[in-house]
Amino acid sequence: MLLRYFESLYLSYQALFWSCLAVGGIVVFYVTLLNSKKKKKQIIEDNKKIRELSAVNKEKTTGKGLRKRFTRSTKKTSNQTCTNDSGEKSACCGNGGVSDCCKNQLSEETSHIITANKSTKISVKIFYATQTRTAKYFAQQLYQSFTKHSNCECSIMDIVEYETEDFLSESAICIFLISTYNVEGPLDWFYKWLEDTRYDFRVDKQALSKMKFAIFGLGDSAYGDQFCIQPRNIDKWLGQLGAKRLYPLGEGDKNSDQEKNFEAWKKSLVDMLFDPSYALNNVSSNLNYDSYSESDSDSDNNNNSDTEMVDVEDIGALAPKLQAARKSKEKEEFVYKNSNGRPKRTLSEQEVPINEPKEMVTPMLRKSLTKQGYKVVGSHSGVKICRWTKSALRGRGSCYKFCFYGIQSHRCLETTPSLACSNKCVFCWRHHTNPVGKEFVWKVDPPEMIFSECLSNHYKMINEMKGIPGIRADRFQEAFNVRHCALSLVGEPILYPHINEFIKLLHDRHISSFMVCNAQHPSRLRALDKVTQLYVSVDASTKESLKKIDRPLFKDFWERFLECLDILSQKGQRTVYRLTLVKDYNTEEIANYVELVRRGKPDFIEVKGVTYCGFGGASKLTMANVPYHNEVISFVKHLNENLGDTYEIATEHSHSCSILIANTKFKINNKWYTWIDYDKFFELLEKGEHFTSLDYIAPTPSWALFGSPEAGFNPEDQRFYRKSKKINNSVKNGGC
Ligand SMILES: Cc1cc2nc3c(=O)[nH]c(=O)nc-3n(C[C@H](O)[C@H](O)[C@H](O)COP(=O)(O)O)c2cc1C
Ligand code: SF4
Repeated sequence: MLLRYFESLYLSYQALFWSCLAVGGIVVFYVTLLNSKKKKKQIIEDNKKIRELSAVNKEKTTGKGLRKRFTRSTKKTSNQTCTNDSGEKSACCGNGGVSDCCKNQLSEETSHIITANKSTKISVKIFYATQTRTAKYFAQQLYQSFTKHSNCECSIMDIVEYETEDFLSESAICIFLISTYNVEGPLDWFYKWLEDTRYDFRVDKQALSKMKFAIFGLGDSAYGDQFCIQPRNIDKWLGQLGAKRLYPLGEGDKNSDQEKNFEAWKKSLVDMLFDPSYALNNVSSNLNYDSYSESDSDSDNNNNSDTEMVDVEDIGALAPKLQAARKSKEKEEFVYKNSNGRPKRTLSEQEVPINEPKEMVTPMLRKSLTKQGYKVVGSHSGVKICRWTKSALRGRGSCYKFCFYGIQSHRCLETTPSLACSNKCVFCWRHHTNPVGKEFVWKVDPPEMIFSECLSNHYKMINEMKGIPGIRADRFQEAFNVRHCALSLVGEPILYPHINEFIKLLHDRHISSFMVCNAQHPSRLRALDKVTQLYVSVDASTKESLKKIDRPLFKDFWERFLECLDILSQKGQRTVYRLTLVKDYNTEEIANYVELVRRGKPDFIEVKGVTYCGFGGASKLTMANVPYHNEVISFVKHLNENLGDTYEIATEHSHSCSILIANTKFKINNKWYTWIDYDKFFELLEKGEHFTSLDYIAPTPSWALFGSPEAGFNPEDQRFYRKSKKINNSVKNGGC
């Protein structure tokens, strides 16, 4: 009985246990089912929201017509791929994110936005490639913007410090700030590696598929079709190697407001990463697509139809389309304006394009030039006090122009009416911060304004020197009566459209004009009126070395150069060749120099060792390229021997490593007349009759002659040696 009782108890417990287990199983099953449905619904809703957001923003950004082109039904087209659970890619199931295959794809696509919002860490690496440090400065600005967001892990590095191979496994967001150089530079290694990788058939075309990237290129539109060529190619090749373009290529033009371009790009990028709703709003208005070629963008591998929907994070792929759309929109508007001269619709005032030329000096450039001690005058001119002005005011010696031609340094105004130049000489002491341009395409300031502003700025700077110990009172007073103007400060003065009027303003006030030009503008040289002394820079004697040294903008630079020399020979005025010697660059090929001298027939040949001015930036020169004075002497002797009897070494200013070879017509009765009678020059000019360089000469003092014990140092002044510097070290501080 008792046994039966326990047996039935055991059976009922067992029944209870199994029924509980069954109920539990059913409950767990239903809960799981419900959850998965909820999850699926959530994903569909996420997807829907994003699509709605895209559609709204697209409407704002692209307008009705464009929206029509970009919006499609939620169904994906069959030529897209989906990723299944095991990570394999297959043709899309076409369920628009509802099926598992699309779900995987969708969560992968939207993960970026969702993580940003959920404050999960975003890893960003900023790479920069720079020579004159602008890209580095921009990289630092970007870094600061990123690190304001606590969910952003950001690092910044020079691209040369990164192993190129590591890009193959790079999964962080990579932002590249890349400056463009048509000469050797820090980008070369990466650029070559990327190009090789892109075109190596053995490399998987998705080799960089882990990477997400965005590029901002720095360049100068003065380089024409080479503008931002390297960033553009990098943008293209990264895309072609499977890297995902997170944001369209931005471009900053040194010739325009580069910093403003960058700020706009940076803001949009940061907003997009941390606030996706901003992305499409900003994309078309802030970016410079003008130069982006859609055909280049085969990287996108995106055969989406016109009706395709684009997700927010697919903005990179959208860029070429937006650009093409914008271009066609612009074209459309152009047609509106021009069809038979009768506009189809009236353009509002804001819509009419303003073709006013821009200002040459951008705010950033102004800042940089001001930092270097230039006073920027108006929108394209500059003035600076030369170190020899200060030295002369203190009675410590004048510049070589005093020794050679009698120019008083403390009464000399160093200025330029065009800060822009058409070269980028390796030795340019302007550190390549000045703008470049083949022609003067900027807003033009009137010559009267430039003249008066330059003069008043010059006097202001002189006045600031009154407290410097050792300033001589007599010279300080004289300094407020400028007698000479050296148009050689920076840039290419001959580019200024009113250069002749400017020179007239100088001459009217009996201020002599020393004009230096870079031999790249023959038509401007031909049209130039008489100046007191006209210089042409002869920086090399062969086409190859001229290209290497001057890095000219013009493709026909050699023909231009030769034409300028020919014009010089016909000018009928006092002329000078200026040779700047750079060791290992232009100190050979004497026979070619002789040929150039025969061609231009200059009155004088100034030979000067390159000045050490802390090269750097875009220059590869070092102190090893600065010749010693004895090396300059041996070059000059060698050149002089080959020039024959027409020329002789006349004067020397060893303090600035400069020597003057003169045509022997200036040696009268065995006495040199390299100095200028300035009063006579103005007298002849005012008479309006023809005169030559021999009509306003003055005798050269004995201390200036080549081989004299003073070696060109005015005995009235007192030589000052810096502590711990020997006399022959003065080469390091050579003047202008
Ligand atoms: C020697 C030299 C060559 C240059 N070549 C180009 C060029 O081919 N294309 C271009 O768009 N910009 C060119 N630039 C302009 C620079 O890319 C531009 O000034 C840029 O802002 C420099 O950036 P960084 O300061 O970071 O070096 C060149 C500049 C120099 C000094
Ligand atoms: S020509 Fe003169 S201003 Fe122009 S790059 Fe050369 S050194 Fe500089």
